[in-house]
Amino acid sequence: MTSRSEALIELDGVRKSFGDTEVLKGISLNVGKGEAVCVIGPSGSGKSTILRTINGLLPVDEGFIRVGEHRVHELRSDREMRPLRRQVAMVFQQYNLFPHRTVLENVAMAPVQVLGHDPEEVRERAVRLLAKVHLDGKESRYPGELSGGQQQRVAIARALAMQPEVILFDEVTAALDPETVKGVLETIRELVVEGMTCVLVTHEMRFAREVSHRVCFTDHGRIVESAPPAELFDAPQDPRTREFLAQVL
Ligand SMILES: Nc1ncnc2c1ncn2[C@@H]1O[C@H](COP(=O)(O)OP(=O)(O)OP(=O)(O)O)[C@@H](O)[C@H]1O
Repeated sequence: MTSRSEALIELDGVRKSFGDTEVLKGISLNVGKGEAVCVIGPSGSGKSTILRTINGLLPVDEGFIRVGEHRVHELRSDREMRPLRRQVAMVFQQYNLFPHRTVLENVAMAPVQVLGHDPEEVRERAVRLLAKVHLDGKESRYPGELSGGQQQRVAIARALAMQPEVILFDEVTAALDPETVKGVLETIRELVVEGMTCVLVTHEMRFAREVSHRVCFTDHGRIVESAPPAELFDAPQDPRTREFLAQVL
């Protein structure tokens, strides 16, 4: 477990309601640099909401959130959020690629347009990243010509092109055909091995067990239990964790 001072991401007492429904009921979570934390739990337990508070997509009602030097809970305007958004990339279930841009353009566009990086340098970076996600040779293709899993790997390369310190993965394999899931999970596993700091919401229990450093089980807006995967899966302490795992394993 990482101490507070070393944590790259820190949430403390985070609360969030939608209307009368309190969806996050005091979330506290630290993620160290280079750590991969999987968030698991029943549908509607607040997993995606936790992710969206970390990169400021969702303002919180109460609590403290820090990513690196950014005190996320205090940021209000888009302008204030911009440096945070450069540090924290997010990959979603829907890959949201631009259909009329090539794979290479999809990866290279934001670093040039948003960060103002040199186009030639970004092009080389994009080629390198596409090779990293095992899509070399697909640079000139359009998203519609790729499988769902390949498109998701383009989305991961696009996130990496922004050179983030943290990547948040929100159920990135949930919409994929089973045969393409493996390649996406393998790509994420390689990033984790290289030391990328990741928070992953996933229903892939085997992946959580094999790849993450720590697993958080959430239920009804609370983190019920947080432990290294071997402990959480083999010896869950809380009856709610045991009940959930009995259903999904
Ligand atoms: N923008 C919103 N407006 C109103 N309610 C919302 C909003 N976003 C999420 N919720 C509600 O908050 C609760 C938690 O949602 P969240 O997406 O975080 O759950 P989850 O654990 O990620 O679920 P799943 O595994 O099904 O994706 C759900 O009851 C959901 O309906």
